[in-house]
Parts: sequence; structure tokens; C-alpha cells
Amino acid sequence: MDEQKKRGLLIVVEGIDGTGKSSQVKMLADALRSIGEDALQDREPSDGPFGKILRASMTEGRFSPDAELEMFHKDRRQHVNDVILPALEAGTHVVLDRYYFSTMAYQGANGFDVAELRETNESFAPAPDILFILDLDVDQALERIGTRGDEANEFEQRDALQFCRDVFLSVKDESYARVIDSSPSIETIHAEMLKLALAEIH
Ligand SMILES: Nc1ncnc2c1ncn2[C@@H]1O[C@H](COP(=O)(O)OP(=O)(O)OP(=O)(O)O)[C@@H](O)[C@H]1O
Ligand SMILES: Cc1cn([C@H]2C[C@H](O)[C@@H](COP(=O)(O)O)O2)c(=O)[nH]c1=O
Repeated sequence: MDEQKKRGLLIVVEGIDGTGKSSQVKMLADALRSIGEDALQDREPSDGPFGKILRASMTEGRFSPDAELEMFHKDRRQHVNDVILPALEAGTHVVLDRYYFSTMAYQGANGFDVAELRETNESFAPAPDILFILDLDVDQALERIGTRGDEANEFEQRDALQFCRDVFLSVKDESYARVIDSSPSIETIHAEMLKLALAEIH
């Protein structure tokens, strides 16, 4: 008789810009595949139709805050229904670079109510099985990504990133959350995340 495949895990990696999310998502998905697990490396904004529009808007001209929020939600609904849920149901782990915690953080920094953003998203997007919060001091993060623009912009950017960092840390007591100090080497962080992921998988 065919044994039913176990549901995959939704493994989300969040943190402010420069904390090493993209590097760690790739390393974790590769490491899981190398030990025979099915793992999809994925990201938001997604590579679907609305995600593509959002990525283009970041270089070609931003939407108004309301239109941008609507587009993030359209992207997430499409991504959850067409990619994330089918993959999890097929037994594939989804290792995701940003998710609705980024909406709470960045659109929260744009003036939207963080608790309302969370409620809206949790009404249609499944909670993660593991949420890695890559945590780093804003100055160190800015150093990694390089500061852009004049001094006034830099102050604005610092304030917005500090707000985002605080929002990410505000969910640290959820059972699925794991706060990761992102100041050590890429390899040290990878080893810690892989160990924690394997503890959930097995
Ligand atoms: N632990 C680390 N120590 C030092 N440098 C790192 C570390 N992790 C990542 N970096 C470097 O920091 C930069 C940003 O890394 P990465 O793109 O993985 O971060 P990110 O969180 O995805 O950033 P963004 O959100 O801006 O896309 C890269 O140059 C990367 O090599
Ligand atoms: C999912 C999501 C993302 N954002 C913002 C955060 C970043 O500025 C960009 C994505 O850039 P990355 O370097 O490719 O991670 O999008 C957002 O404002 N709201 C969201 O929900």
C-alpha cells in the first residue's frame, strides 16, 4: 500500500535588509536537498504576476502606499494558493525569503496599523512552521548593504529599519519563532539554522 507523504514545512526567513536572508535561504534549501528532502527556495515579492509588478515598481517608480499594500496582498494570495499550499501538500518544504511579517514591518513603517495587517494576512496566509528572525543592529545592517543617498535619507532609512526590526522582534514569543543573532559568520548562522530546521523535520 502507498504510504502518504508527510506535509512539507513552511520555513520563513525574515529580518531587515542586509541581515543575510537571501544567503541563508539558499544555503538552507540546498542543504535540505543534499540530504534527500524536497525543498523549494522561494521569495516574496514572489515571481508571480503581481510580485513581478512589485519588483519593477521598486526601480521604475513606487505605487502610492495604499496601492502598494493592495499589490502585496494580491501577490501573497496568488503565491499562497498557487505555489506555497500545493508544494506543502506535495510534501515539499518551502524555504521562503520574506512573508507577511515583512508587510507588518515595512507597510507598518509606512503608517498602516501593524495589528490589522497581521489579522488580514493571517485570515488567508498559513502561519509558518518555523520563522527564523535574523536579527542585527541597524548600523551593522546598513554597513552590509551600503548606505545610499544623503544624510537626511540615511536618518530616515535608519528610523524605518529600526521600526521594522522592532516589528520582527515583536513576534519572538510565538511558538514557531527562532531569533538568530546575525552578527557571526554566514557559515555559523547556517549551521544553527540547519540544526533547528532538522529538529522540526525529524
Ligand atoms: N553573516 C554575515 N556576515 C557578514 N556579511 C554577511 C553575512 N550574511 C550576509 N552577508 C553579506 O551581506 C550582504 C547582504 O546579504 P543578503 O543579500 O544575503 O541579505 P538580505 O537580508 O537578503 O538583504 P536584502 O533584504 O537587502 O536583500 C551580502 O553582501 C552578503 O554577502
Ligand atoms: C514581502 C514584502 C517585501 N517588502 C519590501 C521589503 C524590501 O524593501 C523589498 C524586497 O526586497 P528584497 O531585497 O528582495 O528582499 O520589498 C515590503 O515592503 N512588504 C512585503 O510584504
